[in-house]
Amino acid sequence: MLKLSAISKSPLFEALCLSVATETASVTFACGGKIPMALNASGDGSQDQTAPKLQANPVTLRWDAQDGSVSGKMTLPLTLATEGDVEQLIKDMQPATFGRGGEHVFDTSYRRASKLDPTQFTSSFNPYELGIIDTVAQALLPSLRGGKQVRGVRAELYSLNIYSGPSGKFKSHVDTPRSPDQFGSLVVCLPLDHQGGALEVRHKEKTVVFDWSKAKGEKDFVHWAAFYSDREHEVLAVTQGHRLTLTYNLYCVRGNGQLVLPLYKTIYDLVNDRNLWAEGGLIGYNCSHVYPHTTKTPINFTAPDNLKGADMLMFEMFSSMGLRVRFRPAVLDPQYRDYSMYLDGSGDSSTDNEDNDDKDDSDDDMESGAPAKPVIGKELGYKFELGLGFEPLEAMKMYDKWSGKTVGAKYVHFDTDKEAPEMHAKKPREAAVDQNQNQALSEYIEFSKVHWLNDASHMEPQLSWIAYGNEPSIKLIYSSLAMIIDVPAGGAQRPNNTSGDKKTGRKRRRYSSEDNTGKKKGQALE
Ligand SMILES: O=C(O)CCC(=O)C(=O)O
Ligand SMILES: [Fe+2]
Repeated sequence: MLKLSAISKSPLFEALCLSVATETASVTFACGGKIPMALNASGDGSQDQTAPKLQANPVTLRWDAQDGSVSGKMTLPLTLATEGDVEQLIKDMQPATFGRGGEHVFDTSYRRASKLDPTQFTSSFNPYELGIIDTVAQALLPSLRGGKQVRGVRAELYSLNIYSGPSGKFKSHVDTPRSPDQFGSLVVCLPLDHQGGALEVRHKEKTVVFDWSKAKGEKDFVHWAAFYSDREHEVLAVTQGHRLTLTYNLYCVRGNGQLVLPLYKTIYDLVNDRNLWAEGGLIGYNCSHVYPHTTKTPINFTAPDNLKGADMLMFEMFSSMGLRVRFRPAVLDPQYRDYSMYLDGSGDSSTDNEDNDDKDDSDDDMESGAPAKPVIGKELGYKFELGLGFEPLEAMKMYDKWSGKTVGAKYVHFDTDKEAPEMHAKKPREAAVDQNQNQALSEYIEFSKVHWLNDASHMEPQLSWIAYGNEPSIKLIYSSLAMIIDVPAGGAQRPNNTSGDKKTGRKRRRYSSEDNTGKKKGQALE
């Protein structure tokens, strides 16, 4: 290992220091956008055909009077006939306070605004529908695919506010977090004309300004801004009109909120059970949707990006617990049995023993016509199409090679599946002697050692050949797309489990089609 000083003096290290100093200071701390209203500029209710697809519908507000009775309703943007509704709304609102020294303070020199609490109004506006929350999540809470947790955002409506001209404002402040998970604030400005009232958000030397005052003749928009709530921010004076906003508290949630699913809890409890996984093991899940996982085409299966529904959910849940997920084709019925009659030896299928351990599962089996066993292939995107004259024995050898159990003619034996990568890691020099063999070791997953969660529901053709009989017929063997989840010894939450397995040097990758291929995110699995 290099000495500490040598590392810190290396050009690469210095380059990184420079990047940290410059780039991390300018990363996003606030983001925003505007979404056109579905009404056209004249406000006559007809759809604007030239407008971009993402449009906001008119926003309807309903609210209570101060005595709690239902008071008013208004739809934005306003028309000439409804302009007066704003005055009624303001009458029904309370003066907005702010927190100072742990108390709610009313001081118009600091904050001049009106408010309603969420219990006092409803609005038809939904920031999720318009993709605002997704954008906020990407900009303010980025999650790396290889990271341990995928994070999501939950937005909770906090207040309806009006800042009115000529002096509505909110001086520089930071927002009080409601809980440790709160990381940000979202302000949505509804389409109501005003001048001034820019929101300024500051981080170090940088200020981001969101000015939503409307230029003459400009279309109506819903504007929004989100920022880390511990960044200093300020609403400058509104000089004219009314600045009407919805504010939301933004909370960070794990796995896009899937934490609340009962399924998540069950999986969590299972993979964190130390006793159950004292020695580690494998969980198998057969995907419930159809994918072209056996085909090499321009639309290659690009797991995990194109997983559907429950499959993505399962992938995200296991991954969010830091577990490695591998995608493999599983052939449930390899049909060795069909060949037994052609082979030397008994060919007696009564020797079928589901508990066969690996020791029995060698060349002898093949030659004695031992019964078929399900196989897990080591590669996706690979289809066998074999012609006439295909030898049964070849099929068996092919399966063994395809699963990684053999390399060429050579069989690889070991007691447990999980032993394989460890052997590879513990003995790098020996591994290098026969790299092919070790490659096979790390790729081979014995079907019977996997704890399967479900049966296969969808299969794709994996192997086809022309069989001899009275007449030649096409035989087809199908495979299911399986996720194989590695649970390390001691369960998912084992200490030292977050960045890699120190003992074996195994990196904890979140997904792969094969081990040790170094493939990157989004790359087609072949
Ligand atoms: O209305 C805005 O732009 C910001 C409001 C604000 O800072 C708050 O309500 O805490
Ligand atoms: Fe604020």
